Amino acid sequence: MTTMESLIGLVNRIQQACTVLGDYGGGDNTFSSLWEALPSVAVVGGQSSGKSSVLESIVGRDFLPRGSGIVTRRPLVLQLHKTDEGSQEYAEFLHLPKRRFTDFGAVRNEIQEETDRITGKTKQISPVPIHLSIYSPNVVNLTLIDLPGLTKVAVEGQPETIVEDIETMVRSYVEKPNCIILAISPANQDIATSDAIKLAREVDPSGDRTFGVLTKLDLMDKGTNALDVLEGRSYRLQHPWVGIVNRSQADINKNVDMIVARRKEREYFATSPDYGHLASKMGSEYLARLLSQHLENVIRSRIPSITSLINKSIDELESEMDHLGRPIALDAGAQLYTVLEVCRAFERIFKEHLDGGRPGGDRIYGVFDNQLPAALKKLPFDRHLSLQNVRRVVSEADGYQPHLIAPEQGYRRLIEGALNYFRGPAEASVDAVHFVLKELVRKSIGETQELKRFPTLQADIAAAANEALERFRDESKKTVVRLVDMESSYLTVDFFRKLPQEVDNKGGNPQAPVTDRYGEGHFRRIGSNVSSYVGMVSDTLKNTIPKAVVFCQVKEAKQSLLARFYTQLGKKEGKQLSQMLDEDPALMERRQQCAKRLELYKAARDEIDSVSWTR
Ligand SMILES: Nc1nc2c(ncn2[C@@H]2O[C@H](COP(=O)(O)OP(=O)(O)OP(=O)(O)O)[C@@H](O)[C@H]2O)c(=O)[nH]1
Repeated sequence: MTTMESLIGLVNRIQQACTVLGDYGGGDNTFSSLWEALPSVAVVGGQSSGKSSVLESIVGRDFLPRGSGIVTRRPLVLQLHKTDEGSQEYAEFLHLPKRRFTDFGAVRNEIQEETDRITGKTKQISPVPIHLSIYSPNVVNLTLIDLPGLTKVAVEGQPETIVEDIETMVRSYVEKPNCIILAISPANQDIATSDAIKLAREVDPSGDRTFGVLTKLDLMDKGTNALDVLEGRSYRLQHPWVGIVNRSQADINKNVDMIVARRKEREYFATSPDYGHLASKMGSEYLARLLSQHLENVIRSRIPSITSLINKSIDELESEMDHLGRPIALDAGAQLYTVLEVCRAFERIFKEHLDGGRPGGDRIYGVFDNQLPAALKKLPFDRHLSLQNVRRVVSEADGYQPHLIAPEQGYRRLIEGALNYFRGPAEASVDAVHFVLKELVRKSIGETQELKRFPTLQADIAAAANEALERFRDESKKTVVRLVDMESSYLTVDFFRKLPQEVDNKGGNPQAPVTDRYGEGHFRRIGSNVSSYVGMVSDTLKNTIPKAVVFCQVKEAKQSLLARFYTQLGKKEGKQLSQMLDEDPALMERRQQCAKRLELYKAARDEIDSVSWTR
C-alpha cells in the first residue's frame, strides 16, 4: 500500500530535484515546469497576520526569523517528516546536505544567512527557494511553502518596488492550478480587508483550493466572535475554515514552549463558549492533519497526469537533444572521429550535388554545352582573317622578298595568331566550372546538418575545400592552355596537303599570270583556308576542353576535395581538435539545459516508479 509518507515524500524529493536543477515556481523558464505540476501548499498572509506563528505551531518549534520589516524574502519550502515517538528532532537544509541541525535557534540563523546569500543585504526578494526539512515525532507529513508576507508599504531601506515585487512573486505561486492556498487572516480584522483572502479570491474564485485560516481569535473584542467566518457565512470556501490561537507577543517574550502553546490552544477551544462545538476541527494540530490528508489525496489524484507530463517531456527533450547533437567526447580520438564523421557527411552531400540527387551539377554541363560553344563562336576570326589583315600578316612574314609558291610563314603566323584566341574561352570554362564548384561547396556546407553546431569546423572545411578548388583550377588552367598550345605547336599536315588540289579543283589555272598570285583572290583563299583549319581546331577543343576540365577539377573535387585537410588533421593535437569542435555557445548552453532537465525528469520518473512498486 502507498503510505502517506511515501506520496508526500515523493513530491518532496521531486521538488528538491527541481530546485537543484533550477526549476521552481516563479522561475523564468523556457521548459514546461515540473515544479508547477506538483501539488504544493503555499502559505499566504498579510504582515502580522500570524503566518510565522501558524507555521511554527504546525512544526511545534520556534525556528523562523523574526524582526521588523520584510523578514521572509525567499520562499521557504518547509518539508515535515514524521519520525518515531521519542526520536530526536532535527532539521536539514538542501543547501547544507551534510549538516544536521538540532538547535532550532541555529536553523533560524541559517535561514537568515541563506536568504542574504542570494538577495544580499539589499532586502530585495528572490524566487529561489530555501528547502528546509524537519524530522520530528511532533509533526505530520506535510510540505508547506512559506512566502513573503503581503505588505502595503516598504520600510527601512527596502526598495520602493518591494510591495509590488512581493505580490508578483506570491501570485506566481498561488495562480498555479496545482497550488493549495493556505490563506491566513487575523480574526481581529474585517475579513473583507484580508490581503490573503483578496488574493485567493482572485486566483481561486470557486474556493476549491483555498484553505482559510483565522488567527488571533483570542484577540477579538469582548462580546464578538468569528462564527460567521468559521462557519462559512462571511466568505464561503469549499473547505472548512480553521480557527487558530497562537502564542501572543507576551508568550513569545516569555519563551513559552510550543508544545505548551499547543496544549493551551486545545484547552482554549475545548473550553470556549463560542467555539466549543467546533473544538475538534480547530487549532493548529487539526490544521496540520487536515492539510496533510488533503495534500496526500491531491497528490494521489495527480500522479497519473504527472507521470504523463514526465514521459512526454522526456520524449520531447530526447528528440531535441538528438536535433542539437549529442555532446562531444573529450579525448582526442573521439574528437578526430567526430571531425571525420562530419567531413564525410559534407562530402556525401557535395557528391550528391555533382552526381545528381541534389541540384547544381547540371550547371557544369551547361558550361560545356552553352557557354563554351558560344564563346568559341564569338571569337573575332572575321577580323583576324579579313583580307586586309591576311595581306598584312602574309606580307610581313615574307619580309623583303615575297613568297614564291606558297606563303608558308604567312600561314603559320595567321594560324598561330588565330589559335591564341582559344586561350580565352578555355580559361573562362575553367573559371566557370570553378565557380559552380565553389557554390556547391557553400551549399553543401549549409546543408550538412551535422556541421551546424560547429562554426569553427564549418569555416575550416570551407577554407580547405576552397583552397583545394583553387589548386584544381590552376592545374586545369595549365592543362587547357596546354591543349591550345599543342594545337599551335604542330599543325595537322594532312589538312594542308589537300590544299593545292582543292585550289586546282576549284579551277585554279597554272597558266594564270603571276601577278594574280598576289591579288585579292589569293589572299581571300589564304584567309578561307586558315579559317577552315581554325574551325577544325575549334571543333576539337570544344570536345577536349570539357574533358580536361572534368579530369582536373570535377573528378578531383569528387575524389580529393578534403584530401589535404585530412592529412593535416592527422597531425593535430587534442587541443586543436577541440578548437575545431568549438560549438556555438548558445547551443551548448541549450544542450546543457536540456540535459539537466532530462536528468530531472528521469529522476522524477524513477521516484514515481519506486513508489508504485511499494503499492
Ligand atoms: N494573542 C495572539 N497573538 C498572535 C496570534 N497570532 C499571532 N500573534 C501575534 O501577532 C504578531 C505577529 O505574528 P507573526 O506570526 O509574526 O505574524 P506574521 O504574519 O508572520 O508577521 P510578519 O512576519 O511580520 O509578516 C506576533 O506578536 C504574534 O505573537 C494569536 O493567535 N493570538
